[in-house]
Amino acid sequence: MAYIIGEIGQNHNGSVDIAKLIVDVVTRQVDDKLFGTVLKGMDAVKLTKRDLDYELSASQMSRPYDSPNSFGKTYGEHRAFLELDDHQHLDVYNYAKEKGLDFVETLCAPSCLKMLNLFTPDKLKVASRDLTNLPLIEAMAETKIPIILSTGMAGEKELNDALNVIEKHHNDITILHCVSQYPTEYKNVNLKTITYLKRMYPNYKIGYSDHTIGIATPIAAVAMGAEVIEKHITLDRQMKGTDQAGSLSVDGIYRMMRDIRNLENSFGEELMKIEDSVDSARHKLERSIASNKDLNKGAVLREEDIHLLSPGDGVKWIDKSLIIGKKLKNDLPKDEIIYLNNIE
Ligand SMILES: CC(=O)N[C@H](C=O)[C@@H](O)[C@H](O)[C@H](O)COP(=O)(O)O
Ligand SMILES: C=C(OP(=O)(O)O)C(=O)O
Repeated sequence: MAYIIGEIGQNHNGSVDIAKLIVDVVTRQVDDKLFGTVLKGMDAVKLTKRDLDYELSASQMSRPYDSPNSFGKTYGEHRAFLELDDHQHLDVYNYAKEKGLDFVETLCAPSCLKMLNLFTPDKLKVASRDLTNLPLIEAMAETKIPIILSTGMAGEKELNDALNVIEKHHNDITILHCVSQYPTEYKNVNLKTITYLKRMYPNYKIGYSDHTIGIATPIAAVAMGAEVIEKHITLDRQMKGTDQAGSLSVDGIYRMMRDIRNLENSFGEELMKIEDSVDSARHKLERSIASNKDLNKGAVLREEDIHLLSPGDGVKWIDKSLIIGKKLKNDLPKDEIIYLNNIE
């Protein structure tokens, strides 16, 4: 089954309580209402840790940020408002663990690694923007914690440079195809990169970090073999915040998880087989050899005497030699199935 990461990112709006409420939403049971089964929900939640001293140029930090989604007068103030401290990350980590979820952490600076003295995330994430940040990647790889890389702004050269750094320390690597356009237009998604990455990097797990609005592309990505999916999640799409409107809330998470898990259940095997589940349809609908006229006891059956009718529990056309040339044991009216026990 694909490993599905619910990306809280900055949708907590600076509040641990909101982050925990998002965790609650992620852990809601996914019932398939049609078949009454309980499906496996999301596997993990993810937070992002930044070090604002290592974040932006001084002029970017002090530039006015007057968007409706801004939480500060300057971009620096906005970023500071959205930053949870190490102990708050620990708090959300503990809460997610209590709820049975894995916890993934994007680290945006080498200094953020000091948080790992408090807890050990199940996986570390290198955001697309940091795929070329080789010192950060090296520091993350040295921890030996499994690494997920996103490729949203990079080509193969950048990806290979990053992989070379991690491979010096370990090989537990997942590569996520990603397009860093927020939200991503469908014509730019290029899901076929997933199959390309699977062919080019057979030793690594390949997944998809989705920034479209909606659930079609992550579901299709699983159909194309993505083993990890990351998708932004929110408490409420109407909330203030740059990523809220494009994230999934309760209903979207339910529909995406239901469809992904049902899709996975329907993959089956690379062969052609007749499932037991079609027995009743075969019995009712398939065709068997039947009389096409009233036939008398003792009649020797000819091809002109038969045709095909349902149900399908009699003799198939391919086996007509079992019937043709044989004598009827009893009278048989028109349009009745000729079973083997009707012939001598
Ligand atoms: C590359 C990266 O970090 N991307 C993140 C994850 O996808 C996004 O959440 C951005 O942080 C967000 O869209 C920024 O919005 P604003 O600048 O309004 O806070
Ligand atoms: C920005 C992030 O991810 P991606 O590059 O996959 O969008 C992140 O993990 O913080």
